Amino acid sequence: MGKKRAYVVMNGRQTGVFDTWDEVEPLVKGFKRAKYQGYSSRDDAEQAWQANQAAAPSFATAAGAPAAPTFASVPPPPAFVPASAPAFVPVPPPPPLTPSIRDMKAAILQAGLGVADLVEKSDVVERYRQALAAARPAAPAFVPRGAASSPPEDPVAAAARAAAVPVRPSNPRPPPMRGSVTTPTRPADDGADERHELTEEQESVCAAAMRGESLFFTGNAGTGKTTTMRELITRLPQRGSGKVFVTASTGAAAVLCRGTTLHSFAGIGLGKESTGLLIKKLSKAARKRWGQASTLVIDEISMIDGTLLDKIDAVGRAARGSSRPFGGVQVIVSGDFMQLPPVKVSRFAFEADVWPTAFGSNQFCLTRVFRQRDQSFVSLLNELRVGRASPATCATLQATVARGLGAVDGIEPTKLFARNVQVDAINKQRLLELAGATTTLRAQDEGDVRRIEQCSYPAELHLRIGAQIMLLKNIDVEKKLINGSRGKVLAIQRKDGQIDSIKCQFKNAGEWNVKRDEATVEEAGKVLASRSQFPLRLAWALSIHKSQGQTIDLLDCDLQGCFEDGQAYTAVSRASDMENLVVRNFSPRVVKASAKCLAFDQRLRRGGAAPAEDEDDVVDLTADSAPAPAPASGGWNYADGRRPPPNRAATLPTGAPNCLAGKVFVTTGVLPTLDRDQIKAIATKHGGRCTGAVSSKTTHLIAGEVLDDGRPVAESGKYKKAVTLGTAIISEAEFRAMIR
Ligand SMILES: Nc1ncnc2c1ncn2[C@@H]1O[C@H](COP(=O)(O)OP(=O)(O)OP(=O)(O)O)[C@@H](O)[C@H]1O
Repeated sequence: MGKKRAYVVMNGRQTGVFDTWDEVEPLVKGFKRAKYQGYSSRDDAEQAWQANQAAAPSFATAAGAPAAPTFASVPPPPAFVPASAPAFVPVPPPPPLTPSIRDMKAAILQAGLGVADLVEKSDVVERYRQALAAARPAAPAFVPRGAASSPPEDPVAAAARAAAVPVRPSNPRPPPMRGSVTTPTRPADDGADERHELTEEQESVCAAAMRGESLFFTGNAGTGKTTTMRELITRLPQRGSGKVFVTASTGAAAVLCRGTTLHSFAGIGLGKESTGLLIKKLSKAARKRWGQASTLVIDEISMIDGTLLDKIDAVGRAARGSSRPFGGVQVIVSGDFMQLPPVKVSRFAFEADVWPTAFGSNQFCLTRVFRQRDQSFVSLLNELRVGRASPATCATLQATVARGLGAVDGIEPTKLFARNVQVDAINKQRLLELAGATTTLRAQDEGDVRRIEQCSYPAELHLRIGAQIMLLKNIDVEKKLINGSRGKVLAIQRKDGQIDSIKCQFKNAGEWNVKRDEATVEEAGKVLASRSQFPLRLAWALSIHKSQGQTIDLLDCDLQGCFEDGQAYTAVSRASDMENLVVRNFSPRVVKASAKCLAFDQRLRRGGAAPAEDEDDVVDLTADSAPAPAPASGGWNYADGRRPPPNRAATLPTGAPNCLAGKVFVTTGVLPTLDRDQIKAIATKHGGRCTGAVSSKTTHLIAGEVLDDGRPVAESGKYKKAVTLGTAIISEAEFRAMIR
């Protein structure tokens, strides 16, 4: 049997996807009817988990809590089918199913409901009926003519089958989408369509860009990176020295900055081939683009893989016949590595070979946070940013659940979830709660349709009057009708027997008739595929990935299942104030930060210098940070030349390579600055080990003062076992002291 690289725990003390058996063992060992499975890759495990989640979508309420049992009916058929769409006929309702209790149990387990729920037969039956009801809306109410005569599939099986199809990550590397090199705009809610007077530090970024320098600028969430980028893109053409190409990592991000994808600009397709082959296959059109480019802007650089960046550098050099980085094109990159990482990262962009030569001496940090005005909220976010949650932060965020957020102008708070299946389930459930018929609007795809799968326009859009929606394209920037604008459906309007437009009421932008739009996938100037669809999506809920870059005025986020570094930080930092924020399922466990990115971030903030022996690693860059001495040499630019003071929040100590040889650590409780991943990384780096459960082999238990839920650490099972076995119980400070 191959080595297991990831595990899914469907029933255990905690459920979800885990990377090591060490993590899984304490969750399932001794847990009655534990259910878990090992997989050879994290991707497989994620897919299995999502399939497991998808099988029971409607058991979560809008608030993410278990719903009261309801038997949702099959949604009524669409009142209208556009003539331009294929003709459809209704499917007769599925015949009543009479499964055995065993079948029902299997279906329920498959739906991830947990055996603990199966108390008695009647409960099993009710749960099965719920699973059935939940799955029914997922099955199309209409199928293409000709297919209608085939017997309908068991909806639960259909849901399971659908869930078994590999689920694409929510921020996959997309096919290139059509883009234009124009002033970017952002969703209406974030106020990014307003032009602001730039601060001194934002101006200093623009000034360097206008001098023709390549540069990287970063900053915490909400410090105005996109605002600055937008401004400098309007200014750059004034240099008049060539074309400015605006790109982003994904199709969605490209839409946000009204650019194109980096892949599309560079002419490298998906960029999977070797550098040599990419150069060989480079089209004439791509060579021409490279030749014309004076400036290449890359937004959300944190989502670009370092290996890909090196390939693009090599392609640029080859296309332009120059050995300078990117063939001598000025490259301006921006992003925050502490937010969501690329889907599959072999190296981060800052680890690319080209990074130090291209940007090493010209890196800027925006330090003033605009999105949140309340400094205590900014400080709380700074903790999450570095992967930390103090007991005070836990208490503050957990207390938000008691808060009820109401609708404003008829638009409800946006709910954020870690996974698409949760988002889809909520949107589907809320749609079905509205009275009236569902209208199904099918996309009209042409060309190589596989390539259009990543298009943000949905293949099928189900609407009812009153549905909460989000606009997926910029219609009128002046009127604030732009990508991300939220509103609700007022009417579905027909002309000559076809659906002509969807009349929507948008928040802050009034009523608008939204018409069909066409998205295309191009390569080398050739349209490979196109999708015609109304540029709308249901928007009671959004995924955290899709929320990146947005400001959300009324935010209700559920952090259950947050699995990625920076995910919790990205979610919570969308809010502009604490009063309009609800955070569900918060625990320090969901707060993760990549140790590599953290080290990079902190190194840069120190001006590239190694940490002083007595200096901690993490610095606090809030606006109210006290000025500190300027760095001796360049590398990190602050408008006023200061560098921030250290925040004694977290350090990753370094000692002799084998100073922890033979030591086996286990952690329990909330540690002051380090999390278990960091302890593990530190232990491994110094010849020791870190495991998930206390055993006779454990040499040290590193204990915080309290558990995630606030109970004293002495109540933890690990603590009690360590006491029984006589294992040394130490604090984080004592652990640090062992590393010399
Ligand atoms: N100079 C400024 N003056 C006033 N408001 C500003 C300024 N710069 C940015 N803002 C506002 O701050 C908010 C956040 O800006 P922006 O979205 O550009 O931040 P960001 O750093 O890109 O955030 P994220 O990393 O979360 O995407 C927006 O509402 C924007 O309008």
